[in-house]
Amino acid sequence: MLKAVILIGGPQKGTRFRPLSFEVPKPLFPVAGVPMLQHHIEACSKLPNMKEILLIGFYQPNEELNRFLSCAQQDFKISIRYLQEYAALGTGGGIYHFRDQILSGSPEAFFVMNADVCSEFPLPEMLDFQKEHGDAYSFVILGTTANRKQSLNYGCIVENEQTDEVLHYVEKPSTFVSDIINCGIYLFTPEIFQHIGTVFQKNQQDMLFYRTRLEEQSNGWHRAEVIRLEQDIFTALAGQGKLYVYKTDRFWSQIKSAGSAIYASRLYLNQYHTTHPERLATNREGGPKTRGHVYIHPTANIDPTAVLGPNVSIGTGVTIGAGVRVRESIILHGATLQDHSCVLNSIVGWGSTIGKWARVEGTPSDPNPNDPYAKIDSETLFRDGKLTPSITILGCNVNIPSEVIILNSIVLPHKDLNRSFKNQIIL
Ligand SMILES: Nc1nc2c(ncn2[C@@H]2O[C@H](COP(=O)(O)OP(=O)(O)O[C@H]3O[C@H](CO)[C@@H](O)[C@H](O)[C@@H]3O)[C@@H](O)[C@H]2O)c(=O)[nH]1
Repeated sequence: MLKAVILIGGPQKGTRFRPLSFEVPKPLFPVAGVPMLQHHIEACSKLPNMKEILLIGFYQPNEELNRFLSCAQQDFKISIRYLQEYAALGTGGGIYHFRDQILSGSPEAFFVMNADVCSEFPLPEMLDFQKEHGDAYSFVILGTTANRKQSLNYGCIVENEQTDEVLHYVEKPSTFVSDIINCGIYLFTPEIFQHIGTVFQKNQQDMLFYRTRLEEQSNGWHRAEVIRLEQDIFTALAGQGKLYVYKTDRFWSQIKSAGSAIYASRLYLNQYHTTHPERLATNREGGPKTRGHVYIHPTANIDPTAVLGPNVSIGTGVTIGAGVRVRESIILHGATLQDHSCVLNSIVGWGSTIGKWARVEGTPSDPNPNDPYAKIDSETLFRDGKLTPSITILGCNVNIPSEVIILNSIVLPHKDLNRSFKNQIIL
């Protein structure tokens, strides 16, 4: 029997996703028309022995999350539960805290996945790989190749090329270590908790030993429970014959910034060709013209003269007028694009309105197409004190008047703009 854990983080995480994460927890943001997490859940539910999926995070239980959980349970006919950490316990602390829940029913193995990645999720391949490599107690990390410069933003893995054993693991090194990076998707056996337990006990002892007045005031138990899988566990397990890397050359990307959500949407829309052709819009009589891969929610109302695509996702209840052009964008539910408006490389927030003949445009931050190992750069918003040109984001309920241009800007929710803006954050 198998289980899966998805690490969904909490409200303090996902800051590069603002202002979109103000309205909906980042793991529920729609990517290729469905919540980011649904792609993970779907991949897990395809495994015949998968009994339960646990979401672990430090969000307060909320309406959106509850609604998503009950819909997903019905759709995928599998038990899905949310377990809330009392504080951010790190990527290893959360699973350790809830180890009894994970181990109930005695699964022989379980997957752990970061919520903020998009992937083809080669889970059956990881299971086969685990059977072929090491002993029954070995753990598997999904790895992929990055270019030298970008590898520094990820966990880096040095492997034994013959056996695929992880010899050395460094989280976000400051100088080059390896071009094989950690994809944030793991296959563990219950023995992992012995290793996490050892770190927990060491943390507790350290705390007793080095106790300072400051630490006495803070909650010592909590401090010992904060454990990072990457730095505290993988680094120690490397070279012990316990940790292996399964390398994939299929699509994979992090989803850190809003720009990377558009890129991830493109990757999933491409995959829909084989997995969900019914989700891809086709050029039908009376419907809008589509170019490339486009997702349109059935409740959207779109004028037949509009042209959409490639890589466009249209949410529930969106209204699109005559002559509208949309490309490389995500239009969230309830938005209205009035006649002849144009939206390129942008995310249009829930309930926003774009006036007639207005143009909302951003700059894509796609990986270098000439480098097969390039990943998307989810850098900080500013470089040299200036806003980096990036996709345009309209928060929820923003009104853009007719005939203006909004270029490379981020507009916070509930704004009524009255003119054009370029390279600005509009607060
Ligand atoms: N439940 C819970 N989840 C957490 C916590 N902290 C982070 N997470 C979740 O764990 C995932 C990893 O988040 P980060 O800690 O922000 O790490 P990262 O910068 O994304 O790097 C990780 O992922 C890379 C691949 O995308 C890896 O290359 C890297 O080694 C590392 O695992 C995210 O899905 C995040 O929501 C926590 O305290 N509790």
